[in-house]
Amino acid sequence: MIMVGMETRFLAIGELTATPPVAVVIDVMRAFTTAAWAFARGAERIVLAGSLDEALGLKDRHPHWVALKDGAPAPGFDAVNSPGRIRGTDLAGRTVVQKTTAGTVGALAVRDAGLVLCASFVVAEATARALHGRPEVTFVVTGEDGRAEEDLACAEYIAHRAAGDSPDPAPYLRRAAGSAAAADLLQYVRKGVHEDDVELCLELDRFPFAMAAAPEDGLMVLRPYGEPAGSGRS
Ligand SMILES: O=C(O)[C@H](CS(=O)(=O)O)OP(=O)(O)O
Ligand SMILES: [Mg+2]
Repeated sequence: MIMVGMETRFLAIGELTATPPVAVVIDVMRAFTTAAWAFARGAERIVLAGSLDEALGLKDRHPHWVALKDGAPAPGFDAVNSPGRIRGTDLAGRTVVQKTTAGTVGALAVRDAGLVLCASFVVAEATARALHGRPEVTFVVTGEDGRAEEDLACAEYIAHRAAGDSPDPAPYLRRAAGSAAAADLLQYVRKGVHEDDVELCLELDRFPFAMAAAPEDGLMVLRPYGEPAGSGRS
């Protein structure tokens, strides 16, 4: 898709063949909604782990870090990939380790890109703002081999906002609300679910910051990015 002054691609993780200059990794339900809530609750940084063993190894070496995975609560992990559950957790100053099925895998797949933003609806506007003026943006649609309707809808909405359009967000949010992921969460097919998860994943621009991941000391580390001064996160 070519928008005014911006070439955009929408790719599944498996379709990535080259390292893009700018990547926006989308996971609405639930990795990057959960991550945004972790920052809102005070987390300093989120280490994106490549495997459950890596996450557990990091936790072992850093017992004060908070290890989080998707699915049901599991031995060795402190938290699950649920915005509704993370919302009630004080993470002030903490390092979180996150490992999920789709979102964290997508971010690690573009770890060498010049800029890696991780996004969902709750940080849509801040993400679009961070993309202004970028000539080429690759959206990594992490869910369901690139076909997850909630991730596609969010990617397309952010792409329009980044290009300077002002689309009505309602149809995009409706698509996400009607997605298979939303149905699975509402019916507790997925594990580690809080009853408010879907609603929290559909809150447009809940937070003023974007989130950028970059390599640090051999780890892929996610941090708030481009937050307006003095906006406060907790
Ligand atoms: O926690 C989630 O909702 C999913 C888990 S799964 O795809 O349903 O197994 O992980 P995410 O990486 O946040 O899409
Ligand atoms: Mg997902």
